[in-house]
Amino acid sequence: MRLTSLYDALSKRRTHGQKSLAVLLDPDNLDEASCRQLLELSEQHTVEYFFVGGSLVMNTRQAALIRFIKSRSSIPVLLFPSHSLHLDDQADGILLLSLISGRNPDFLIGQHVIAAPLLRQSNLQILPTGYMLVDTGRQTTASYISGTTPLPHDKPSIAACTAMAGEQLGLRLMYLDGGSGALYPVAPAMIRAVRQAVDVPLIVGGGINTTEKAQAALAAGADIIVVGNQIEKAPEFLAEMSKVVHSFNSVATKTA
Ligand SMILES: CC(C)=CCC/C(C)=C/CC/C(C)=C/CC/C(C)=C/COP(=O)(O)OP(=O)(O)O
Ligand SMILES: O=P(O)(O)OC[C@@H](O)CO
Ligand SMILES: [Mg+2]
Repeated sequence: MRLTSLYDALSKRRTHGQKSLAVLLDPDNLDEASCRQLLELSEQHTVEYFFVGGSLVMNTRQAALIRFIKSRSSIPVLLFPSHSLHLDDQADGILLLSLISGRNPDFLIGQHVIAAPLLRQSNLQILPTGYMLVDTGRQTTASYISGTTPLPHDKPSIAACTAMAGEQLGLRLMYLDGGSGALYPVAPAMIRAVRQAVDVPLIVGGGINTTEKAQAALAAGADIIVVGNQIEKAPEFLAEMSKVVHSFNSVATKTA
C-alpha cells in the first residue's frame, strides 16, 4: 500500500506544530467560474489541501473539476469520497474513510472491499482515516446517507475512545466532522479530548464559518481545519481562514 509522501508531509507538519487549511470543493456546488475564482484566491493566500467530494455527487462533474484544478494549481487534491464510486486517479491522494463513529458495516469495511482492487491499480496515495461524525444540531447529509447515529456533541470521552480504537486498528488520521453546514462546530472540549487520546494528525470540519470558530478548533488541537460551505457562500472567506491558520503558525514558531 502506498503510505505516502503526502502522509509524511502531514505528520511532519504535525510534529512541528504547523496547522493547515483544507478547502472542501463539492462537485455538486461548484461551477467553472467559481472554481477559477477559488484557485486565484488560493494562489494569493496559502491553502495546503483541496478536499474534493460530497455526500451525494449527483453529476459527473467531479472528474472535470479535478482536471481543472490539476491543470492550474500545485496544491494537492485529496479525494473525500462518500462512496466507492467516487474514485479518481487524477487526484493526488484519498482520505480512505472508515466511519468509526457509526455501526454500519458498509461504511466501516464494505465500500473499502469494493474499492480495494481499484485503489491497488491507481496511483492514489492512500491516507487511512478514522471518520467520526458528530451531532451538531441537525441531521446532516452524511449521517442520513450512511444511516448512522453521530457521536453526541457533549460526550468527549466517547469520541476519545473511538479515536483511540481507530488508532489501535492502524488508522493514520482522525477526522472529527460536524457535517456540511453544521449549526455549530465540533465542541473544543471534544477536539481536546481526541487530541489527548491519539498521536495521529487530527482533521476537524463542519460548520466553521467564523474566525472565532476556526481559532477555537485550532487552539483545541486540530491540525487541519476544513472549510466548505462558508467559502462556497463567500469566496473571500478563504483569505480570512488562511490568515487565521497561518498567523497561528507564526505565533507557534516564535514561541517554540
Ligand atoms: C471506501 C471508499 C472509497 C468510500 C467509503 C467512504 C465512507 C466510509 C464514507 C463515510 C460516509 C459518508 C457519506 C461521508 C461523506 C463525506 C463527505 C464527502 C462529506 C462532504 O459532503 P457534505 O458537504 O457533507 O455533503 P453535501 O454534499 O450535503 O454538501
Ligand atoms: O461545509 P462545512 O460546514 O464547512 O463542512 C466541511 C466538512 O467538514 C463537511 O464534511
Ligand atoms: Mg457539500
